[in-house]
Amino acid sequence: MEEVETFTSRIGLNYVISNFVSTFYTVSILLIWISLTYLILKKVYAYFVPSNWNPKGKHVYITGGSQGLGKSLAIQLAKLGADITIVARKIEVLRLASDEIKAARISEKQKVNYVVGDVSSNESAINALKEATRLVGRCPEYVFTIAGSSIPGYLLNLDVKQYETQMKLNYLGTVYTIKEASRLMLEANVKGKLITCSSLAALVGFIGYSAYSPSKHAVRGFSEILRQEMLLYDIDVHCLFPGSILTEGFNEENKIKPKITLELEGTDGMTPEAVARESIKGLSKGETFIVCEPLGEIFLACGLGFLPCNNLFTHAICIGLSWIVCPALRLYSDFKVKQERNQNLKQKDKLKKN
Ligand SMILES: NC(=O)C1=CN([C@@H]2O[C@H](COP(=O)(O)OP(=O)(O)OC[C@H]3O[C@@H](n4cnc5c(N)ncnc54)[C@H](OP(=O)(O)O)[C@@H]3O)[C@@H](O)[C@H]2O)C=CC1
Ligand SMILES: CCCCCCCCCCCCCCCC(=O)[C@@H](N)CO
Repeated sequence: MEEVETFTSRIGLNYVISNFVSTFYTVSILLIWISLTYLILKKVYAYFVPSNWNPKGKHVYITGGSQGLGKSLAIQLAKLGADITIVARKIEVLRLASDEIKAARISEKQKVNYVVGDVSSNESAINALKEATRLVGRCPEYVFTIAGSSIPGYLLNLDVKQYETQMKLNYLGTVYTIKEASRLMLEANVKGKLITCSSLAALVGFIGYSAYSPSKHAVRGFSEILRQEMLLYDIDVHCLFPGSILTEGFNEENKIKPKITLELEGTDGMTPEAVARESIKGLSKGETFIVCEPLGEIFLACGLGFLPCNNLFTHAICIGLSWIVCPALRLYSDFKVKQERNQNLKQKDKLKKN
């Protein structure tokens, strides 16, 4: 009797195992088949519907174009044949940058101009766009809002004014320019592009960025909604998410960065030229949210909400990787913070004893 029972339960187990194996194979083959079909359809689509990215002859307007990422974008877009207008506050730096941009042109006919303006003021942002339109003779067709800055520090050490400054430049500065630029585009019936600049620090938050990250989160949220609203007028919206970029701005923020923030982020990063190149690549592929490095792909994969992903394969792989990478980074950064806390406690104890 016992033997019969083990025999039947074994058959039952075998049945379950073989059923599981065949279901696994069926699902895998189905997934491979769906992926291949997707890839082929994507290629066919790209063949018949060419990308509408062609900066040649376009009026490209770049806030923060006098140095760092903004300047690199300006130079690379000038190499692609665009007319360029850059905006910033310091006239001397603008002048030097515009010489560099002029040198990168492929034709003498390309117009390169600079406008002095503070984009964190609505009035100044509107005037800068008006001036750019006057100088080139038509409104900008591709608008990049790159001007931004970062004030790292702990909540208890930062002044509330610094929270306001960050929001005013990084977020409101973006809104002022984008609002006026899209109004001008509509008026002139231009089907242009709006490109905003967020940061990887808007996809993951870590110690020391409580003033900066939220302002870049706001840019992300704004761009996400803008993408859908601008479908009404055939204007494309893109948002850049760079990691650390080796720029003047980065050097400045590193001087005041808390020790752990500095340690977690590191002092290394991509060159502005490389970030500009990757951004232009993303734009030419029509990506909505653009990241420039593998770690960015992982952070973006789990932060997309219902936005379209750039590549189904990379997305799937990165979602998988994020299960390991994200908790590991959180545990590691929490560990670093707790280590610092314990050190601070020890120091306090020592002081008390003395
Ligand atoms: N560097 C990094 O690690 C990262 C940077 N980013 C973002 O990328 C963008 C570019 O950064 P980066 O190249 O490092 O910046 P930089 O500080 O090197 O350059 C900033 C540019 O913006 C201009 N600018 C600053 N404030 C204003 C203002 N109020 N009105 C008009 N122009 C202004 C500056 O000129 P001027 O001072 O003369 O006005 C300059 O041209 C920023 O939005 C930044 O937040 C994102 C991720 C990482
Ligand atoms: C909970 C997870 C913690 C993990 C910490 C380590 C992750 C390293 C990736 C750092 C990416 C941030 C780059 C953005 C920098 C930036 O925008 C400023 N430099 C502004 O100029």
